[in-house]
Amino acid sequence: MDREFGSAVILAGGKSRRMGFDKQFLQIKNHYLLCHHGKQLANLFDQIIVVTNTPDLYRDPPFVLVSDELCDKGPLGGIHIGLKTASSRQVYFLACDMPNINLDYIRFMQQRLRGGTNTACITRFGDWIEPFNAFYARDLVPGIEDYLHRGHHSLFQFLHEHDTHYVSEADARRYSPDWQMFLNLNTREEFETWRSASPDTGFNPSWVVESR
Ligand SMILES: Nc1nc2c(ncn2[C@@H]2O[C@H](COP(=O)(O)OP(=O)(O)OP(=O)(O)O)[C@@H](O)[C@H]2O)c(=O)[nH]1
Ligand SMILES: [Mg+2]
Repeated sequence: MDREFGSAVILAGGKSRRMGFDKQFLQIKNHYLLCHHGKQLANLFDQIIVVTNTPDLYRDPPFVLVSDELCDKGPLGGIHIGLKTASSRQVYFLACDMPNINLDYIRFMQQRLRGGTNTACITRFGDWIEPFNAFYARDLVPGIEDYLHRGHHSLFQFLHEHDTHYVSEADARRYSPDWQMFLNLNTREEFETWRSASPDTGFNPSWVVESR
């Protein structure tokens, strides 16, 4: 187990209001996107954690399944339990609706963080940030608890107040000129557009999820 970088977390505990069906079960050509994620991330990580609030819908997955401890707080609630569960100090975070994993970019972020004191590595996007396809450190757990208990939810503000390493948009575009590694599918329309343009992820082992 790599104590600095061994753990990855997929956040799959949101409400999917815009999509209208549960995004953790996104499929392309009968293959679950989550299976594709698991297979890709296994190239770099020893421990893969899925934060879902419906663990009963999974049947013996090769993931660690956990649910929010601080509920209905949005992504920071999922990051909180993901960090508490992770074995490594720095933890890679992906959202369940992001189809394009870029392993070279993950390695690049690891290089930026290696041996340092930063508690997150986040990519800038214009004046904004990309909160997933990013790293967060376990050291942030007490800070997240304090922040959420004080009634705040903004990830942008939280990261601003901590020792975050920001990757410039220009540096990130060297790895993904069209920004596809940050694509996330929020609506049915985005999903259909992506599905019609995308190759089959081609992986659907028997352990996957119970159908509803
Ligand atoms: N564990 C957990 N994950 C969450 C929570 N809220 C959002 N997420 C995850 O954070 C990521 C980004 O969130 P969104 O794209 O807004 O997903 P969402 O909240 O399910 O979708 P909307 O309801 O349409 O906003 C997704 O992977 C979600 O599953 C939460 O309260 N708990
Ligand atoms: Mg949301």
